[in-house]
Amino acid sequence: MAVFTRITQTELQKWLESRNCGELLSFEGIESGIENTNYFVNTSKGKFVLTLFEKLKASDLPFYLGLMEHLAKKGLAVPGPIANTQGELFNELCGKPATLVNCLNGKSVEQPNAAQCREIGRFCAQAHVAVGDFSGNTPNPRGLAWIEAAMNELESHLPEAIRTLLLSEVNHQKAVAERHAYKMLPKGAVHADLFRDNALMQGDSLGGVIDFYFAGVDTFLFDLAVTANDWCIHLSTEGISNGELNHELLEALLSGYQEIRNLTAYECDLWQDMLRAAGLRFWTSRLYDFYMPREAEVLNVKDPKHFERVLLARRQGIPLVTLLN
Ligand SMILES: Nc1ncnc2c1ncn2[C@@H]1O[C@H](COP(=O)(O)OP(=O)(O)O)[C@@H](O)[C@H]1O
Ligand SMILES: N[C@@H](CCOP(=O)(O)O)C(=O)O
Repeated sequence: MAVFTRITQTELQKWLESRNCGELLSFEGIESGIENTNYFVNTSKGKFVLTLFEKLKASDLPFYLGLMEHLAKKGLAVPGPIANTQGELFNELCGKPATLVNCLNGKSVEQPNAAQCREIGRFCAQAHVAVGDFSGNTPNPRGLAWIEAAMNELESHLPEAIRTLLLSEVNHQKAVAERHAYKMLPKGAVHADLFRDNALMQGDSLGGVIDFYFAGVDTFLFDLAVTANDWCIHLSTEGISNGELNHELLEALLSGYQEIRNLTAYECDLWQDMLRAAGLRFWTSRLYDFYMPREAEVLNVKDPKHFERVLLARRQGIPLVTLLN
C-alpha cells in the first residue's frame, strides 16, 4: 500500500476549484505506486489522476511536468498535466506539491507479446524524436554519479560477492563513459523507467505511458536499453525470469523503434554496454531500497536479485548487436 498522504473531500474540492475540470464526484487512492501518492479523481468533466509528490521537490517538477506536457502536445500517448487558472502545472495540496493529469485507458501487461513490444519500441523512438526541441536539461537523477554514490553508501551492508560485482560493473561503465563512441551518442530528455508497469496497453495498442518521475537527460540508447531489459525479458510460462532476453520480443522492440528512428553506428557499437548500464541502474536502486528502505516502502521493495541476474546475463557478451540489423 502506498497512499502516503490521505486527503479529505473538502481539501480536494478546494484544490480543484482553481482548475477548470468540473465538479468533484468521487476519488479513490491508488495503492500500487511506490514513489508518490496517487488518486483516481472523477469529476463532472471526466476522469483524472491526482499525484502528490512525496520525495520530489517543487523545484524538480517543471522538468518532469514540462516534459509530459511537451510530449502530450506533440500527440504522444502521455498524460498531459492540467494547469490551474494561474497557468501552473502544479501547486500545493496538504503541504505537498501536487498535479492533476488526464487518466489514460488501458492496463499494464506482465507478459507482453511481440506486437506490444513493437508498439513500445515505436513509442520510445517517437519520444526521442519529439524531445529534439524540448529545452529542459535536468540530468538523469539515477546516472552513474548517483550509482557510484549509492554503491559507496551501501558498501558496509553488502555481501562480498555483490560488492565485487557492483564495483566491477561501475568501473566498466566509467570506462565506457570515457569512450569516443559514448560521447557521440545522441541524447535528450528520456523517460528512463519505461517498464511494463509504466505503460497502459489496450490489447496490442498503447493506451499511454505514465510515471515520468525518473526522467532526465541521458542517451537515447540507455533509455532503449532500460525498456528492452524489462519488456523483452525471457519469462517462463510461470512468469519466472533467468535474466536472459527473449530474442523474438527484442527484435520486435528494435524493429518498432527503427521504423521511426534509425540507430547510429555508435549506438549499435554500444548496445551491449548500455544493456549492462541499464541493468546496473536498476540493480543498484533495488539494492538501495532493499538495504535502506523508507518506512512506507518496506512492503513494496522490488527484488534486487532479478537485476543481478539481468546484469550477469548482459555481461556474458552474447552478440546481441546482430539483432539491431
Ligand atoms: N495518467 C494515468 N492514467 C491512468 N492510470 C494511471 C495514471 N497515472 C497513474 N495511474 C495508475 O496509478 C498507478 C501508480 O502510478 P505510478 O505513477 O506508477 O506511481 P509511482 O510513481 O508511485 O510508482 C499505475 O500503475 C496506474 O495504475
Ligand atoms: N521500475 C523500477 C522502480 C521504479 O518504480 P515506479 O513504480 O515508480 O516505476 C524497478 O522496477 O526497479
